[in-house]
Amino acid sequence: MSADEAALAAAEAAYVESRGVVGGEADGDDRAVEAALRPTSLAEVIGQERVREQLSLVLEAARARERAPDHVLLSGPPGLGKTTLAMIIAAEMSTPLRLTSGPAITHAGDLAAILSGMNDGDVLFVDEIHRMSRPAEEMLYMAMEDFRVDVVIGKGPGATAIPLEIPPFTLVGATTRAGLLPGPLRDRFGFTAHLEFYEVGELDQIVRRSAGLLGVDLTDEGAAEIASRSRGTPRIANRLLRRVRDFAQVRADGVVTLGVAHQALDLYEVDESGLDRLDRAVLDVLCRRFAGGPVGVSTLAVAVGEERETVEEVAEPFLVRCGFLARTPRGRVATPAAWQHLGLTAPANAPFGSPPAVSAGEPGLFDTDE
Ligand SMILES: Nc1ncnc2c1ncn2[C@@H]1O[C@H](COP(=O)(O)OP(=O)(O)OP(=O)(O)O)[C@@H](O)[C@H]1O
Repeated sequence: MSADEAALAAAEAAYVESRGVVGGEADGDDRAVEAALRPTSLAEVIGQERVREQLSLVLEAARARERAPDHVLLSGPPGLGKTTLAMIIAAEMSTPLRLTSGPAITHAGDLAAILSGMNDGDVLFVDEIHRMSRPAEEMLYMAMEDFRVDVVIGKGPGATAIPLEIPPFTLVGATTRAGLLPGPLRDRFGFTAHLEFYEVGELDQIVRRSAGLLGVDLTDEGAAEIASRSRGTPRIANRLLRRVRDFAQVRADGVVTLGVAHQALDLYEVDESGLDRLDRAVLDVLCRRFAGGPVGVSTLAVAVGEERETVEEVAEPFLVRCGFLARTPRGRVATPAAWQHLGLTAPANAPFGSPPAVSAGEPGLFDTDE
């Protein structure tokens, strides 16, 4: 194995270890189970119909031309299937998938090592691509467009750039914040898709499929209950299914009925709208401590003891989508539905804000914050 291949293998192993992205026993630990539940072809993917159709066209055309498909950018909140789609793109092109993530590429040299270890037609998946370092990002522009990078040797006036040819490859970038990508990088993706939260009916199908693979006995009502509390997110649907299965095994006769699902999800503090502890904490702080807002997202994050990114990328998109939170030029505002959901009465002067100015999952137009 060459040094470049070793660098690529090490980057990949770190990513796989952190995310549990390959195979695994359907009954092993949670990460292995998640990997085992991933659809492996576009035909198996449930929901995201438009993205599926568009992507299938891109891949079919590339296959017909016997060329690597255009670079693909997938954006959307966590757990909606970006990694799954990247794996499917490689599988549908019958080519290996190389995996890494933005935070792992701290220097341009890291990227050069990864790129030079690739073979013709490989698919390179870069998760959290918005978190890559600026010099690496600039190197990526050239690699994406010209399949070439300049490796700089030395420093200062004596530095020399050595051009390095890279075999044609397809970059699949995933991001929860497409708006944070610099324009020149975004423009180099030939196909971009924003993944939307799933409808309850689609999650219902996902829960049934996963139950079949895991050998979980569940009724129609049990599946529907899990689906309706899954925050529009397949990863959460699968996770709740596993927790409800535990409950059914230990506290019932093993069958996931409506009653079992209900009791288990109450125990795990997932409410009827699918809000979890963090979602409710954000709404609670917004209403009780800040009288419904407007309040900046950083302040909200400090108040709930979380990172700003977690509030902004995980809790907020779903709260906006449910109509509980609105983004306004002056900050985040609780809607009447939020007050009602918490069983509180809004003060007469509560600012309700207008409907969200930007779609859920997209970065705010008004992220200036406090
Ligand atoms: N369309 C789908 N149909 C069935 N299962 C799905 C679908 N999308 C995702 N899943 C399941 O949800 C889980 C999470 O998906 P995945 O890891 O691809 O999400 P992600 O968007 O990459 O998340 P993150 O942003 O956190 O990396 C997978 O285990 C997969 O089984």
